[in-house]
Amino acid sequence: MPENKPASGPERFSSRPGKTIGIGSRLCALTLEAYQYQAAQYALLGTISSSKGRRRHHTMKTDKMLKGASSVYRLSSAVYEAVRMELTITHPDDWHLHLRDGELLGAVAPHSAAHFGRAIVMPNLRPPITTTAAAVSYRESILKALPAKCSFQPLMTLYLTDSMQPEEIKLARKSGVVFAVKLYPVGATTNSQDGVTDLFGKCLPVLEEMARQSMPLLVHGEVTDSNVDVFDREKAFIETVLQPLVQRLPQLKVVMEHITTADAVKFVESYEGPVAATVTPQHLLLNRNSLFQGGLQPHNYCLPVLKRETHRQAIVLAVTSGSKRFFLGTDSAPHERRRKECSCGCAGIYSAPIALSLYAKVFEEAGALDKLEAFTSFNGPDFYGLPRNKSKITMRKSPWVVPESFPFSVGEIVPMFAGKTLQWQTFMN
Ligand SMILES: NC(=O)N[C@@H](CC(=O)O)C(=O)O
Repeated sequence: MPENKPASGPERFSSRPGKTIGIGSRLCALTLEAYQYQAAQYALLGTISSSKGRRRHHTMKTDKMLKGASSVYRLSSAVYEAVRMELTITHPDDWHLHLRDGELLGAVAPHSAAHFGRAIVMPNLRPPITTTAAAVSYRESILKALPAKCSFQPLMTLYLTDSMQPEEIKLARKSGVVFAVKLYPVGATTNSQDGVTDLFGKCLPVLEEMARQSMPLLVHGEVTDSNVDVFDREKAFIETVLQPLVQRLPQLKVVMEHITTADAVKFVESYEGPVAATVTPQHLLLNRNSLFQGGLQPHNYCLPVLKRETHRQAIVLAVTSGSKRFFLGTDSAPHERRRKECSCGCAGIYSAPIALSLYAKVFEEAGALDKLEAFTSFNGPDFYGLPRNKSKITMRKSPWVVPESFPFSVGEIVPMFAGKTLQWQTFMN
């Protein structure tokens, strides 16, 4: 490590345009042009060495470090901003993804594969994936839909039904390709007509086997009783299904998928057993006003439906707090445009190509970019008991415009934030 004295002006530094430096495995890598690079490098190294004696530099938070460096060495705001322009993080995974099948699969799989190392693939096809044999065959179709030399790994799931048998869980575990079972209450969402009607009765032996096999239950957490207001269905589900479930089977690993409320945050944070939650970009960035802004907005419609602002804020606070119980799950759910823009449009937001950019935006706005990597790349595999990815990606702050749509052979898919400008872009290392 060089002497940590900064030079007084840019003219003292040699020019190393575009150089990327990585400091510690968890810290940002920085790309800067010419003197900005060197100025920032000296400033950062200075800050690191000042804490070296206390052996704290590995855990220093990048943003704090930059602020410290900025004040000690009087970095100009331009340099400070430039330093913040690029981060290198462990390759993220998507712990909640809808890849569909047929033509749609071919259109969307490359988008997820371009950004994520692995993904938990939801089983709500028609017919649903209810057996290990079907999951194995679906996995093969997914692999065929990927670009050549792509290392993306689909992690398969089974669709829980009242008639599933515990033997299926043993087969699933043995297969090495099925990683979880998804609970859709019947009628809760897209293709949930074959879902569960009797969780504590007919499904109980399967749940007990899952607890024994350490196979996570992924939960679409909404009651389907039409007497319950659509905005209260998650809260009602926690009270009437989730709490009794975790009391009855405290060993069962449960992931509350795509949480939307402060109630879900509280449940996940306060329960001591193996409970976690995935969080989508839309529930971090949008509230229910987005459904009606300037007219009905079908491309902001998903289930569970967007909630009021106070809930969004509670979720942002939870994920940016550094809690290990929350991790990335896009719930990217493509539907062909005509199935969204019609008199009875489908629920589902397509976010795969922009999700990482959106998560970075959320963490940046919360001043918590140093917590982004755990959310995108550590908490998920740790909860599932899988190794973290070894490869890295780089996220660079450089404005880009989200395409208006992604055409494919039988139509087009409109992504979330179509036509909008986003700040962060992802690059594979
Ligand atoms: N999120 C959605 O609104 N839709 C998902 C199903 C789901 O996860 O609810 C879909 O498959 O379209």
